[in-house]
Amino acid sequence: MNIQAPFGALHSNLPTRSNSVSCGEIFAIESQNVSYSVKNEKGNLVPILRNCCLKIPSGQFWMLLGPNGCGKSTLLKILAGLLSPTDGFMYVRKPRSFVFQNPDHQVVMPTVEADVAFGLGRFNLTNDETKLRVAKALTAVGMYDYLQRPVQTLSGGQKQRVAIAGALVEECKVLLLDELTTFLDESDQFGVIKAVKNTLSSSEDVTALWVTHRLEELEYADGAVYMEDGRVVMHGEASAIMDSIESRKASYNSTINS
Ligand SMILES: Nc1ncnc2c1ncn2[C@@H]1O[C@H](COP(=O)(O)OP(=O)(O)OP(=O)(O)O)[C@@H](O)[C@H]1O
Repeated sequence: MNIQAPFGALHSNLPTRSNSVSCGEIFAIESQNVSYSVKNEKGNLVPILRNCCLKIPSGQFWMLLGPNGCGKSTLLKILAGLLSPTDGFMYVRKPRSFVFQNPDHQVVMPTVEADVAFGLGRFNLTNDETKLRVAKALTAVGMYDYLQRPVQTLSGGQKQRVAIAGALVEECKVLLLDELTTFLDESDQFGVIKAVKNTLSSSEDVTALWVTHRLEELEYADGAVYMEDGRVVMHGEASAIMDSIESRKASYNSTINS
């Protein structure tokens, strides 16, 4: 069983600041003792993340899960560069893209084609190059047939797939995906997961980290990170993490919404 918990052993294997960029050729995402605190109304520091360590191999699909409020989204935002850690070190291969839980925060243009092409404005591409990149990204998420569709006619899951295409079109190497399936029905839920899997198998060396509190999604992942109370308590092969969570399921089920 390939599972690492607690993290004493992992700490000693992590690269130092000076060599982690070269290790980043193998591990697309690493964090070493990342902590994050916020000030409460009395001005006291309240810890949200405590010494979080993880390593995610390049080209794999990993999930980050744990009970509500354990710090998953905060850790993902730190890896995305949207928040700065209070302490610790991290490396994330670039370019990286963050896809939000609510696609309406990300899908902004009137048609699918215009929306996916939106981020390409700054790349100085020809029309043909733009069309080619948009077609490739939409094909990867299974949405090419929707090229001319007005975005307001799409389902939640279809909008999520368009949002993922919007990230892919910029040829990102790391996709950070925050609870994309929370508001989706079952068929949209698995449609979006399959779109991410297909993206990874059809793109060269793209790594995805997917935040979820839905245990059943783990069967689609290569690996998983499990958090509790601001700490990474296990990480390793998805099947091993699944077995370990199953064995503590009673306490897990009592703390998550699903
Ligand atoms: N800016 C902030 N100020 C105060 N508390 C915060 C702040 N950001 C996050 N928190 C708290 O930190 C904890 C972790 O939040 P986070 O959203 O990362 O958890 P999560 O595991 O993603 O939860 P969920 O599964 O419910 O989305 C929560 O208790 C949250 O209320």
